Amino acid sequence: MTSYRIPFDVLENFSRDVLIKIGVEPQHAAVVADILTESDRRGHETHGIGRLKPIYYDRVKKGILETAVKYDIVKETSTTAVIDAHNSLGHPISKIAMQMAIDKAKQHGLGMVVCRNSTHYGIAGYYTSMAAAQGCVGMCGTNARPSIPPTGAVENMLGTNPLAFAFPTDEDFDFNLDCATSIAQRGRIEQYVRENRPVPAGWVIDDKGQPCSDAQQVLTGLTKGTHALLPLGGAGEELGGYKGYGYATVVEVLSASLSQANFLRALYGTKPDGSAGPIELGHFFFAANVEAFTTLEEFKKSAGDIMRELRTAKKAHPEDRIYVAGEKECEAYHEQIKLGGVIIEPANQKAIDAMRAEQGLTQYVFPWDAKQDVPITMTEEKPNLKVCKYPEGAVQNMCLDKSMYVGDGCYHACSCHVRK
Ligand SMILES: NC(=O)c1ccc[n+]([C@@H]2O[C@H](COP(=O)([O-])OP(=O)(O)OC[C@H]3O[C@@H](n4cnc5c(N)ncnc54)[C@H](O)[C@@H]3O)[C@@H](O)[C@H]2O)c1
Ligand SMILES: O=C(O)C[C@H](O)C(=O)O
Repeated sequence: MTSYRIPFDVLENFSRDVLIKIGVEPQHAAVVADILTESDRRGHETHGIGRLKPIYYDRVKKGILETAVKYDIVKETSTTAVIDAHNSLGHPISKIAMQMAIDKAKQHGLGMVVCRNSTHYGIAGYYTSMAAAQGCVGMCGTNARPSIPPTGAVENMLGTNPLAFAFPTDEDFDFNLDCATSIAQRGRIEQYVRENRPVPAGWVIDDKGQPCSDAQQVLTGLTKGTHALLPLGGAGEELGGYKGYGYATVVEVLSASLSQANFLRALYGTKPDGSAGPIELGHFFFAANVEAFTTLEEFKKSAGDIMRELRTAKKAHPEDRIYVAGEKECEAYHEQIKLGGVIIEPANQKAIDAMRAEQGLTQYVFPWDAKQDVPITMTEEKPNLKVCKYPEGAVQNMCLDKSMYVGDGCYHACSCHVRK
C-alpha cells in the first residue's frame, strides 16, 4: 500500500471534527487537533495525528476519558497553582496551565502550575514553546504509563516521562529540548510495529534482562509488564543509565508529588478485572520571565551566541552537522509546510477511515479513496522544474517527494502521479 502526503489543514480539520462528533467542545477539540498536527509539523510524527486513534478516540469511546474539559483550581498563590483536571483531555488543560504559569511569571518573575487527574498531553515541547514565544524560559514534564525500569531492575515502573526546556534566542528558532527520559518512547515502538521493523539493540529489556527486537512483542510486553524501555544511558551503570533513571524520577516526583497525582504502577490503566481503565496523570509547567533577570535582547543574544559557538566545534568528519535542540523541528516545520503536509502511512489511513466511517464524516476525501491513476498535464517545463496541473476531480496532492504544492497543481523536479 502507498503512503500519501495530506495537507495539514485537512488533517487538523478532520481531527477536530472527529473529536467534536464524539462529544468534545469545539474550542477544546480545536486545541487537541492543533497540538496533534503541530507534532507532525515539527517532525514528531510518533505523537501526531497517528495517535488520535488508538489513544484519544478509543479512550473516549471506551468511556475511560472524559469529553467535557472541566477543571478546578484547588490551590493558588501569586506564583503557583494546583489544578484538578478530572480525567479531562490533557492538551487543553495543559495549554491553560502553561498560560497560567506564564502570566504569573510575567507579573511576579516566576510561575509554576501543576495538574492532577489529567491525561496524556502529547508533545511536551508545545507548552514550552508557548513560554519561549512570550519571552520566558519554559520547562515542563509529565508522568505516563509504566515503561522505564529503575537501574538494576527489569520491571517497568516509570513513564517515558518527557522533560522539555525552551527559551528564546536571536536565531530564527527558539531553543527547545523536548524528549523522553527513555532512549525510545512508546510512540516510537508503535511506529516500528506499523513499519514492521526490528527494535534496535539497547532500547529494550525483557523480564530476564535480555534484549528484545520484536516490536509487537515489546509493545504488548510494555502493557503486560514483561518488557521495559531503557532510560537514557541504557542498561546498568556503565553508560550512565542511572542518570536517565534519575531524570525520569525527577519528572515523576514533580508531576505527582506537588499536585498529589497518581504515580508509577497506579498508571497501568487496568482495572482489577483486567479491562482498560482511566490513566490519570500529573504534569508540571514552569515559566521564568527573562526580563526579571536581564533584558530579553541581551538574553537572546547570549543564548544565540552559545548556539553559534557550539556549531564551531571541531568535527570528526567535515560532512557532519552540529545541531542545537529545536533546530531540526524548525527545519522540519518549514520543509513540511513547503511540501504541503504530512505523510500518512497505510496503518494510519486505516485508522482515519475507521473514524470517518464511524462518525459519518464523508465530506473528507483522501487520496487513498481514489480508484485509478490519471495522467497529469505539464503546463511548463524548465530544467529541473515542471509545473503541472492536476486533472479535474483529482484527489488531493499526492506528490511524495520534494515538491511545492500550489492549490490544484505542484511545482516539482520529479515525477508524481495523481489519482481520481
Ligand atoms: N506525553 C508523553 O507522555 C510523552 C512521553 C514521551 C515523549 N513524548 C514526546 O515525544 C516526542 C519525541 O520524544 P523523543 O524522546 O523521541 O525525542 P527525540 O529523541 O526525537 O529528541 C528530540 C529532541 O532532541 C533534539 N535533537 C535531535 N537531534 C539532535 C541533535 N543532533 N543535536 C541536538 N539536538 C537534537 C530535538 O531538537 C528535540 O529537542 C517529544 O515531543 C516528547 O515530548 C511525550
Ligand atoms: O504512550 C505513553 O503513554 C507515553 C508517551 O506518549 C510515549 O510514547 O511513551
